[in-house]
Amino acid sequence: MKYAVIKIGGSILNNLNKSIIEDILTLKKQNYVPIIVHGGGPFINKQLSKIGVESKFVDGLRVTDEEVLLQTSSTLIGEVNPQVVFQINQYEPLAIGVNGIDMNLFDIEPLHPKYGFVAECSSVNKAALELICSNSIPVVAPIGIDSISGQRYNINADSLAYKIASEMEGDLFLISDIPGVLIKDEVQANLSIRDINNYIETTEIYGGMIPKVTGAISAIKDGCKSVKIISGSSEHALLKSSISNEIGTTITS
Ligand SMILES: Nc1ncnc2c1ncn2[C@@H]1O[C@H](COP(=O)(O)OP(=O)(O)O)[C@@H](O)[C@H]1O
Ligand SMILES: CC(=O)N[C@@H](CCC(=O)OP(=O)(O)O)C(=O)O
Repeated sequence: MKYAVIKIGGSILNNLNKSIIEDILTLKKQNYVPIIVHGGGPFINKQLSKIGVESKFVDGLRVTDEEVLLQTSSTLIGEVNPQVVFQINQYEPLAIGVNGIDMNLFDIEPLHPKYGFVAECSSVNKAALELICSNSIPVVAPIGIDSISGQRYNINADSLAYKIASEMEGDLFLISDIPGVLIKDEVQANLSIRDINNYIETTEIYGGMIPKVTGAISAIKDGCKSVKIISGSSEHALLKSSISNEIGTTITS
């Protein structure tokens, strides 16, 4: 049995091909243990603009003051998470929505105060996650809590997925709105650490792709078995990429 951590980016949530949901359930039947992590950046941006708050990012992370935290937390836990759970449960009622607060699922480490209430996952409560996975599919929202102060924190969903995949020694699938990492309009089937550093320097990898590829490097160093970046709009991209390197981009050491 092997864990498959599947991160669904906010960029693709509204256009997610239904076959990806079927793939999650097929993987579960094929000896994979799926763990879903979702993002929701565009949903949070929309909610903030509705109340007249500008979205600010530093190093790809949302600057999160008290008001932004409240909106982020309620959008991710109250709106996006049930939407993902619902989509899976329409096929088979196995999905359960959770976040870092549930069963103390993961610990956090706050980042620099310049980001506000933004943290990284510092460790995963493996026993709790294994228990949930034994009879359901966890759908994890990227909100954590400081177990001593009770303060909530906003976490980048890619970084949370990396940490969970590393600690569970699983395969990581990042589902986004692009067919893979594109260089001069061509999907790169394989990328090494050296390639990544080179393409970031030449700015052929930029913006939201930077934390994905740099996170992949640390995840592989920390125990994650493989990282694949695939499209959420292609038919059965998840299942296909689990058996072949011909779909999307595979990041290797
Ligand atoms: N070389 C690249 N190949 C593909 N996408 C890239 C590349 N460099 C930057 N990007 C950007 O990264 C985006 C995906 O990151 P992001 O918007 O954070 O997605 P998600 O919400 O799925 O996590 C793409 O839509 C694209 O604009
Ligand atoms: C700290 C931080 O930036 N948190 C992210 C959490 C959601 C996320 O990561 O969503 P995507 O995967 O769709 O980008 C945010 O507030 O947008």
